Amino acid sequence: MSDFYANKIALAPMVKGGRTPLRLLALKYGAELVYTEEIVDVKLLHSRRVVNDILGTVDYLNNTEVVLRIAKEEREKIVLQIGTNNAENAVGVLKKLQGDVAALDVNMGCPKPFSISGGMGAALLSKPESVKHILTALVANATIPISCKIRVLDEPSKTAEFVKMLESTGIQAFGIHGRRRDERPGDDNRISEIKEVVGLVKIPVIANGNSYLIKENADIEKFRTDTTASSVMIGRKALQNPSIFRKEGVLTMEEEISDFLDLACQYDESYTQTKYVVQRILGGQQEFDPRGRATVAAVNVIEICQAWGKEDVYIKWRDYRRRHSLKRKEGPLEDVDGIQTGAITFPAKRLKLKITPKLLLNTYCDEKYIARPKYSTSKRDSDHRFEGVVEIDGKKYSSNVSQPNIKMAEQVAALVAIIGLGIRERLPGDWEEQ
Ligand SMILES: Cc1cc2nc3c(=O)[nH]c(=O)nc-3n(C[C@H](O)[C@H](O)[C@H](O)COP(=O)(O)O)c2cc1C
Repeated sequence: MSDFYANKIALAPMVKGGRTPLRLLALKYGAELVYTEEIVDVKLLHSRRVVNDILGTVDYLNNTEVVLRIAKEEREKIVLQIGTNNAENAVGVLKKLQGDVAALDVNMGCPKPFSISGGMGAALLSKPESVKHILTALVANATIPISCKIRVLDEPSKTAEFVKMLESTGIQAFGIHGRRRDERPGDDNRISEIKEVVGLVKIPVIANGNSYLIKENADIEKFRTDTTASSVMIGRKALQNPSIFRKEGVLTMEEEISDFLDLACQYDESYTQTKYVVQRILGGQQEFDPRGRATVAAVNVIEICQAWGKEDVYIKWRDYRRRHSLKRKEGPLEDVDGIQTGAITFPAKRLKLKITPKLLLNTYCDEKYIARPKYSTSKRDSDHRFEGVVEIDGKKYSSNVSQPNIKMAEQVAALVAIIGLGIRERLPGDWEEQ
């Protein structure tokens, strides 16, 4: 646990950027730790934890909004960054999430009005007592490493005092951005002040703030050497050029966007978040490249994918999700008096599709050299609706949802058989859409 933050290259926390697809992309390219975007404590406290077995993720949801989605592959590398000004809330988040993330970090560097007015982010730099209280409480309750991310203070002596206080709380490491609270990206990063801090503490320091000078992977190592920090974290450069983490060299914009879209589709990222990252990678090409213009004009993820020739990837994952969520809704079949039965419905518009369940079953039987299915239907006296049973290879299947006519009763029975035979994925993608 003590080496968790040592000697690492990290993706810095970035609101909108640091979500599942970009984190996974950064790891694929060589980042060793990935910070989430800052998430405010109460948002996580109000969220609902859901194990998403379709995507292979653990999700924290507020209604349908995905507050945080953690993929299996990042489980050991993900640092949850929270915005907080309150020890009780921070510990509440820790207790709720520490089984799902690798480490927890407190944002003490954000200068945005939203953070400052809420007493969070960089506002904490002028409240050392409050910081001490929050971090001590976190460390006391943690089974995972705790860290925080700060900026240099207005005088090096104040920074020195502050980081010694940080170390005394028992945290494992801290990140430090070499710009003061009122300085902006155009101002120089104070490398010498970061270096001074490194000499003052024993815990790993994660240097930050040099994206404007990082043009290739070797510049990351130079930043580490210049600051003498154990680790470094990269923000803006990794958003514009995620492959900056690749030791073998950066990739082209097309390759990065293509790799990003693969992950955005796989992890069902929302339209706004997907577009945001693609636009950051595009940078100045948004207006000049026709695919950039198409991305800007896109109104949903499929249109963004179309712009980059990735429509097939979008459709593949969309159909995968549909199939599996339908499967889950349908549940397992039950044996009722020797008939495999499920609560399966069958919207009439599916009859218009080229491949119906009956057709697929016939093909299946022909391939297996078994007799084609036998259907029997009966009309219920109570409501004049129909129930169908299909027999294949000595086994019977039926739905316990009645149908308005014989045709539909047969089709729905065939669908139950398809589910029972485990050949559901042979129904075409457009079938699931209906
Ligand atoms: C779009 C964007 C969002 C950011 N969001 C966060 C955040 O959620 N938490 C945080 O501590 N810093 C945030 N930052 C600051 C970065 O983590 C980093 O400290 C800053 O960009 C300087 O590092 P760089 O030069 O490598 O970009 C954000 C920066 C950008 C550009």
